[in-house]
Parts: sequence; C-alpha cells; structure tokens
Amino acid sequence: MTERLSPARRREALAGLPGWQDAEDRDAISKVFTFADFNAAFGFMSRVALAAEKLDHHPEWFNVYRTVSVTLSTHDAGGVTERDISLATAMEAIAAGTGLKP
Ligand SMILES: C[C@H](O)[C@H](O)[C@H]1CNC2=NC(N)=NC(=O)C2=N1
Repeated sequence: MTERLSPARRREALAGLPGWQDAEDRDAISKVFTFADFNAAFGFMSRVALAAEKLDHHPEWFNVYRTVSVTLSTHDAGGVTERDISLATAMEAIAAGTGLKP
C-alpha cells in the first residue's frame, strides 16, 4: 500500500483516471478540474476534504474561481502509491456528482 507503484501499474491506473497525468516537476500525479462555477468547485473541495480525512491521505491543491488543480503523492514514499490512486478515484466519483463544466 505504501510502496511506489511499478511503471506498469502506474500506467494502468492512469489509463483508468481520465485527465490525470504525471506531474511535470516531481514524482506525483495531477489533474486540473474545471467546474460550472465557484460554488461547484468549493463543494467538490468540501466533499473531497471529508473523503481525504477518512482515507488519511490529503491532496495538494490550488483553487482559482471554478478550477481546482490537484497534485497527489505519498510523501512518506517519495512518490505515487496506491493511496494516491484511491484518492484520485474518490475525487473522480465526487466530481461526477458536483457540477463539472458542461
Ligand atoms: C500520519 C499520516 O498518516 C501521514 O502523515 C499521512 C497523512 N496524509 C498524507 N497525504 C499525502 N498526500 N501524503 C502522505 O504521505 C500523507 N501522509
């Protein structure tokens, strides 16, 4: 659970997570979510915050108006683990119900 993913597993996981990609400057994965408006973006962040606490795994993120830029990595492991894939998967499910930009 806390080991960095093999390249093959990482490719497989990213293939199932639309819009997620390798971060440019470090060992992490990232995505920019664009919502209908600020209300939807902040609602997404509120729901993700609750899920992150349950998973004990927390996003690095940056919100401007209706966009939320997310970077996930497991600091203890120095890279991407199954914990990041679990949180990314939860974020996808939450975003699907939160008023993504049409
Ligand atoms: C003690 C606690 O489990 C750790 O500090 C957790 C908390 N949330 C975390 N979140 C993320 N993204 N990476 C971590 O390594 C991490 N570690």
